Amino acid sequence: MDMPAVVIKNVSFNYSSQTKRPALDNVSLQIAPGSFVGIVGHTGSGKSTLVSLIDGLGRPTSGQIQVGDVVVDAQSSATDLAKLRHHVGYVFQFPEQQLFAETIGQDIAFGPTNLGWSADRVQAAVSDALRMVDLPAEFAKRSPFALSGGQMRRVAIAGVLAMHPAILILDEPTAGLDAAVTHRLMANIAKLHVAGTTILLITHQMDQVAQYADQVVVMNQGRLVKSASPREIFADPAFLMANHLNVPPAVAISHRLRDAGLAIAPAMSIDALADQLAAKLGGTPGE
Ligand SMILES: Nc1ncnc2c1ncn2[C@@H]1O[C@H](COP(=O)(O)OP(=O)(O)OP(=O)(O)O)[C@@H](O)[C@H]1O
Repeated sequence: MDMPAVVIKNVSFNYSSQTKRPALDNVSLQIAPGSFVGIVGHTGSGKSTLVSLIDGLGRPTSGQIQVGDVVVDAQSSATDLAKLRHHVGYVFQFPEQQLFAETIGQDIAFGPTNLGWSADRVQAAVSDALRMVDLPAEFAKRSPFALSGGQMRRVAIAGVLAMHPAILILDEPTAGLDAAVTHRLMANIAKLHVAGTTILLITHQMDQVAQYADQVVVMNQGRLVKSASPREIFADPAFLMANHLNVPPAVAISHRLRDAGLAIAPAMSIDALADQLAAKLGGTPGE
């Protein structure tokens, strides 16, 4: 199957209870299959609303959303909305709060079972998903409620991965996790990206954008103010300030190192980085 592109055309959205400005105001955006998109912006700028429409959780008030060959607009039926979800997996903020089953295996199996997959296929999907989030296979038989917060988060993410979405939406997946767990989780997300999954990552962590995204979507007050490469977004301090984006200088530099083909691990020492740089340039550090 061809991997689906996402095309958003002139989408506006009002929550029914909303009296002020719309949550989304004439947003247009294209996302190529296999992209890693960082979605950033101040609180309340419309990030979650945008991705929830891509997942078919509501209809745009006006405009249209296309994912692969599925198109939805204000008139679409519930069946059309559900079709979007065949392509999309959505990891909500704090997804561990939605774990419910007696065992981890049952929890992860819930989505694939609902898709009507055979028992064997579900079983294989559960094992694969546990592996993708670095959890041992024997965890399938355990209760999700005896785990650490970081492990529960990974079980919840595995429940979405088990459905093999072509497009994976993650809303602040590392919020509240410590540095080591954050690093491992982001590395696993990067692996999925390399394997061809389109990633839409909502984050306030600019270092994650710098390290992983190839397209950055900046939202402000319901409007999409820019969609461009990290290099282009980070190059304009006035733009960053106007859009409440806090990009420390080290982060702004780190994406340039990535562009230069240098692998940067969060706990890397300056010496190790200097060695990499020297090797790349063909010299010895300090010479
Ligand atoms: N269920 C709702 N009912 C009414 N208004 C809502 C609802 N959910 C969000 N809004 C409003 O829509 C706008 C966009 O909210 P949204 O949650 O999409 O922003 P966000 O960028 O994801 O914010 P955050 O970073 O805080 O998660 C805000 O003004 C918000 O108050």
